[in-house]
Parts: sequence; C-alpha cells; structure tokens
Amino acid sequence: MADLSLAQVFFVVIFIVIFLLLALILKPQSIKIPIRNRHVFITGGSSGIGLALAHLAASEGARVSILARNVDRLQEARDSIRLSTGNDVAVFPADVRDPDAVLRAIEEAGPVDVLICNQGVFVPRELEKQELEEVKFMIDVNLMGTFHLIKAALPGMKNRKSREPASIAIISSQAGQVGIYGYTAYSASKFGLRGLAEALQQEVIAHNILVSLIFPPDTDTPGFEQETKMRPQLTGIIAASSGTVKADEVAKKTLNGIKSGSFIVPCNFDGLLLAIATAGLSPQRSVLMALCEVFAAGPTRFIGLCIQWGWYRSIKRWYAQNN
Ligand SMILES: NC(=O)C1=CN([C@@H]2O[C@H](COP(=O)(O)OP(=O)(O)OC[C@H]3O[C@@H](n4cnc5c(N)ncnc54)[C@H](OP(=O)(O)O)[C@@H]3O)[C@@H](O)[C@H]2O)C=CC1
Ligand SMILES: CCCCCCCCCCCCCCCC(=O)[C@@H](N)CO
Repeated sequence: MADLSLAQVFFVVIFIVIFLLLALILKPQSIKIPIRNRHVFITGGSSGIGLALAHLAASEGARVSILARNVDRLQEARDSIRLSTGNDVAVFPADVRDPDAVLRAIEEAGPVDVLICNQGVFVPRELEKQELEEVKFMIDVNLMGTFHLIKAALPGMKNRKSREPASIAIISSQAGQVGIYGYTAYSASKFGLRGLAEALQQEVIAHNILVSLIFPPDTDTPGFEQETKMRPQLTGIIAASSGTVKADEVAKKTLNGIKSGSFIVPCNFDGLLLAIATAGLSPQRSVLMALCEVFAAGPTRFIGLCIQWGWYRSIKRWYAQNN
C-alpha cells in the first residue's frame, strides 16, 4: 500500500470535515413532495413546457389545472391530456397581467398544493431596437404575472389541510442566470424571478412550502419556434453554448426538482455547470450538490471566464463582418 503523504492526509481530513459540516448545516434535507392526488396548478399549460408538465403531472395522478389566455388552445390541451392519460384537467382562461382575473381563477380552482409559474413571453431584440412597450410586456407577463399568481395562491397554500409540504415552482431560464445579447428585457425579467424566489423561500419555509427555480436552456416549443425566426444572430450563437432540449425533458427535470424540494433546478449538463458557477447565496438542500459547489467554485469560474472570452470574440467578429 502506498504511503499517504502529509498533504494527502490533510486534504482528506479537510474534505471530510467540510462534508460533515455541510451535512450538519443543510436543513431541511431529503424532502419528498408527493404530487399524486394533489392539486397542481400550471400557468402556460396550453403549450410547450407547460403542456409537457401538465401531461406528466396528470399521468402521475395529480389533479391538474392549467391557465393561459387562449381558450381554444386550453381546450385542445385538455383533450390531448385526456386522450393520453385518461385524466381530466381543469382549464382557466386568464391573462396573468390581470391580478383580479388571476385571483378569480385560483379561487375557482381551489387550494393549490403545487403552483408552477411557467407562463412566459420572449421578444429577443437589441435594447436600442426594442420598443419600451415590448420591454414592459416581458416584465409584466414574466415577472409581475408571477407576483400576481403567488399573491393569489399563497393564502390557500398556507391554510391547506394536508400536512405534506407544498411547492411554488418558477420557470426562469438560463438567460436568468447569465445576461445574453438580445435578452436585456427578457434576462431582466428572469433575473427578477431569482430575487423573488430567494426572498420568498425565507418567508414561506415556516409553512413548509418549498420554492423551486427552474433554469431551462433553449427548448423545442411553439414559442421557441417563433423566437428563432426573429432573434438576432448573435443571440442564437451565444445561446448555442448550451444546446437545445426537448420540452418533455425539461418537464421531467422540473417535476423531479419539485418532488425532491430542490431550490435550483438545472435542465442539462451545461445547466448544471452554470448552476454551480452562479450558486451565490441560494439555498442548497443536497449535501452532494453543496460539496460540488464548494470544491468546483474556482474551476467553474475559470470555465465561465473562458466562455465569456469566446462570447466576446464572437461579438467582435460579428460586428467586424456586419458593419
Ligand atoms: N422555449 C425555450 O427556449 C425556453 C423557455 N423558457 C421559459 O419557459 C416558459 C414556457 O416557455 P415555452 O413553453 O417555450 O412557451 P410557449 O410560447 O410555447 O407557451 C407559453 C405559454 O404561456 C401562456 N401565456 C403567455 N402569455 C400569457 C399571459 N399573459 N397570461 C397567461 N398565460 C400566458 C401561453 O398561452 P396563451 O398565449 O394562450 O396565453 C402558453 O400556454 C416561459 O416562461 C419561458 O420564458 C425558459 C428557457 C428556454
Ligand atoms: C461555467 C459553465 C457555463 C456553461 C455554459 C453556459 C451557457 C449559457 C447559455 C445561455 C443560453 C440562454 C438560453 C435562453 C433560453 C431562453 O430562455 C429563450 N429560448 C427564450 O425562451
């Protein structure tokens, strides 16, 4: 057996001490949030990621409600979910920008166990070319809409009869972890959700409500199909650093994240690196992930700087070729 050097012993001891310390301070651990027979309320549930989530939750035996503006698309979603899972979902036509309409929908739907704020709009354009109307549109739907939903659902969630933990999940975006060319307004709306989620978690933990924040990369959805037709070339070049995933995959990652009470939920491998690089002071309930964050912080910062170097090089080249 090879002799361990003093430095090796020192490193192993430090590692064990940090592991034990993390295991001691990370609370609560190993949460299980069941969704079978519970009320899962999904906004934007008529298309893309929200629709995939509604299918998945219904197939796992949840009582699902979906909310969006367009009634026809809501009914189409209801029919397709009934066909594939045999379960009925309740539909609520409303615009999340209207707080009264949101309140009415949630009151009609009944107390929520799992609220998934997934509605979102994205109009990628350089700020200089973007009308303030469009900026406001994204902030209103993505950020204010989420405030309206949580304000409406929280009283019922706090007074729920079940003693099982409840969940508020918010769909952000990788563009809510790092600012991306063409997404000034969109990124601002998604970064805003992070502040909301971190503060909210402290306010609702006493009621055994767990907040989850989901960070998908580009995802194959009807909304994304529209987006790719109009987004600036550089937005596509930079976003390609993280590839494109299927809506079903994001739905799976999201529901697993919710069920395990994870605060930050990445959706692919680059997303995992990005989550480690941007962990900041977010809650972390998994000792394993916390350990990764502690030891990988330096190296992921280095990788992040290399990626930034590549992005700024692309920007420089693009402007040299196009101006
Ligand atoms: N696709 C992607 O590349 C990525 C998406 N995301 C995020 O995931 C979420 C879902 O995106 P995706 O599935 O692609 O989007 P889609 O455009 O495919 O679907 C959006 C859904 O939100 C609903 N919605 C939009 N505006 C409102 C509103 N004002 N009030 C109520 N409902 C509304 C839409 O229905 P209706 O129009 O009828 O209201 C629809 O059901 C968004 O928050 C998005 O930012 C994050 C990362 C990547
Ligand atoms: C340190 C390690 C870093 C790892 C790589 C990070 C790559 C980040 C790429 C960001 C892509 C942003 C996609 C936005 C998707 C979206 O929200 C729009 N499609 C609108 O829906």
